[in-house]
Amino acid sequence: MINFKEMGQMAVPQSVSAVFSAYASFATTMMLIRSLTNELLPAKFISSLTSFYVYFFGSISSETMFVIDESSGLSGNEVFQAAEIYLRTIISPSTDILKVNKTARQESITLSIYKDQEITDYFQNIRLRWRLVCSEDPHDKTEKRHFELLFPKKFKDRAVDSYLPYVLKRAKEVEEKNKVVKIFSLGCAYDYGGGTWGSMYLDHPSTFDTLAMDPELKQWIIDDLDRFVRRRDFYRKVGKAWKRGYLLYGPPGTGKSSLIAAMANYLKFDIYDLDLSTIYSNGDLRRNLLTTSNRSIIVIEDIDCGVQIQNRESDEANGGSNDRFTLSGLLNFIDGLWSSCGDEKIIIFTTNHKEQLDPALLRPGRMDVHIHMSYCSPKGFKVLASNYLGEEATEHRVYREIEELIGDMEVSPAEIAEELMEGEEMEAVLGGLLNFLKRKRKEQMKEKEKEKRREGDDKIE
Ligand SMILES: Nc1ncnc2c1ncn2[C@@H]1O[C@H](COP(=O)(O)OP(=O)(O)OP(=O)(O)O)[C@@H](O)[C@H]1O
Ligand SMILES: [Mg+2]
Repeated sequence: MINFKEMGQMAVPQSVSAVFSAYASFATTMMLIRSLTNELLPAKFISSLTSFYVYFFGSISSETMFVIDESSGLSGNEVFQAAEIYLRTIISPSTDILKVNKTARQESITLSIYKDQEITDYFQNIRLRWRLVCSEDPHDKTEKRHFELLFPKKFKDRAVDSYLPYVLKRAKEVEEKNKVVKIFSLGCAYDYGGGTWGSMYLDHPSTFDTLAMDPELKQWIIDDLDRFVRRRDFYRKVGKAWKRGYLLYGPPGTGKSSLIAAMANYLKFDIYDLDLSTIYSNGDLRRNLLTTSNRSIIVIEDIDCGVQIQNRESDEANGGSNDRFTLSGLLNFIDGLWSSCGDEKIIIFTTNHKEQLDPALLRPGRMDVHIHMSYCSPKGFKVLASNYLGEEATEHRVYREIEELIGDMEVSPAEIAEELMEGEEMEAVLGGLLNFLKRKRKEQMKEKEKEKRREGDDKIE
C-alpha cells in the first residue's frame, strides 16, 4: 500500500533538494563561466551572456537582480556613484577584501568595496545583496564596473520606489559631509578648442566668519544662498533655469575673490574659474560651460578687462559669420538655452570697474544680484582684528582711534590684513597699523586737496 503521507514527506524534500542542488550547481557553473569568460571573451559578449543569465536564471530564481552600470551614455550613472558611497557606510566585518584609501585632504581612512566582494544590507526587513563586478573593455582596455543588486523578487517595487531613493539620499548626505571643494580651471591657454577642466582642491580658508563686510549684507547673502538651494521645485514650477547670477564689484582688495571662496566653502560647491582670454569662440564657450557639473559656481573674474568682448551691435553687424567669442555668446549662455542644461548653478562676475561694463550685462534680470564690496568699515575692521589678533584686540587702547580713522578714509580690507600680519605682538601690530593709517590718510587728504585745486583751476579757465 502506498503511504501517501510518507511519500509526500519523502517526495517534497527530495524534489526541493534536487532543485536546490541543480540551482546551486548551475549557479557555480555560471560563476565559473563568468570568471573564465571575463578573461577570454570580449566585454560585449560577456554582457550578452550576463543578460541571458539574468533572463534565464532570474526567471527561475526567486530573486531579482538589478545591474547598475558605472556610466550611462556620456555621463556617469548617479545610482552607481551613490551605491559606491553608500556601501562604505554599511561595510561589515565579514567582508573578506576591502579597498583602503586616504588622500592628503581626508581626515580618516575610508574602506570601500572591492571587486567581486559582496555586501549585505537590510532595509525594511528585506535582505539585499550588493556585488561589485569589474571587467576590462578589450577595445580601450579601460575597466568597466557595475554593481549587481540581488533581492527577493516580490520586493522589486519597494527596491525601486523606496530602497534606491534611500541609497541616493544617504549617499548625498555622506557626500555633503565629506566633500572637499575643488577649483577647476581650463587647461593650457594655447590649447586651441578650449582645453579641458583641470582641478585641484580649493584650499582657500575664507568663510563668512572671516569675511570683513557689512554684517547685514553678509547675512543677506547667506539667506539668499540658502533660499536658492532650497527652491528647486519653485524654479521648476515657474519654468526658470535653476541658476543665480551675482555681480561683485568694488576696488581691489575688498574681498570679491574671498567672498567667492566663502560662498563655495559654505555651499560646498566646486568653482569653475573661467578665464575668458582662453576662450576663442562661442562654440568653445558652450562646450566648456556644458561640461561643468551641477552644484557649482562658475566664476568670471575681471569681466571688464579679461578680454575684448565685442558688443552686441557689432557682433550682429558681423552677421555672426565667424564663431568668435562674443558678449552675446556669453549672454546667450547666461539666460538662454544652455543655462538650463544643468542644475543648481551659480554664476559670478567680478569687476573693479562696474561703470565700464557693457550695459547689456547690467540690464535688470541678467545678473540677479549686484553686490558692492566697499572699503573697510569699522564693523569690518572688528572682524579682521578679532580674526588676526583675537577678541581682546577690540579692547586695546588704540582700537577706538583706529576704528575712527577707518570710518573716515578709504582703506581696503586687504591693506589692513597685510598690516595685521606684520608681527605677533598685539601692541606692535596695532601701533604699526595706526601709523600706516595715519600716513595713508594724510596722503588721501593731500590728493583730495590737489583735486579740489584742479577743479577750481578748470572753472577759472
Ligand atoms: N572683506 C575681506 N574680509 C577679509 N579679508 C579680506 C577682505 N578683503 C580682502 N581681504 C584679504 O585680502 C586678500 C585679497 O583679497 P581678495 O583677493 O578677496 O580681493 P579682491 O576684491 O578679489 O581684489 P581684486 O579686485 O584685486 O581681485 C584676501 O586674501 C584676504 O586676506
Ligand atoms: Mg579678486
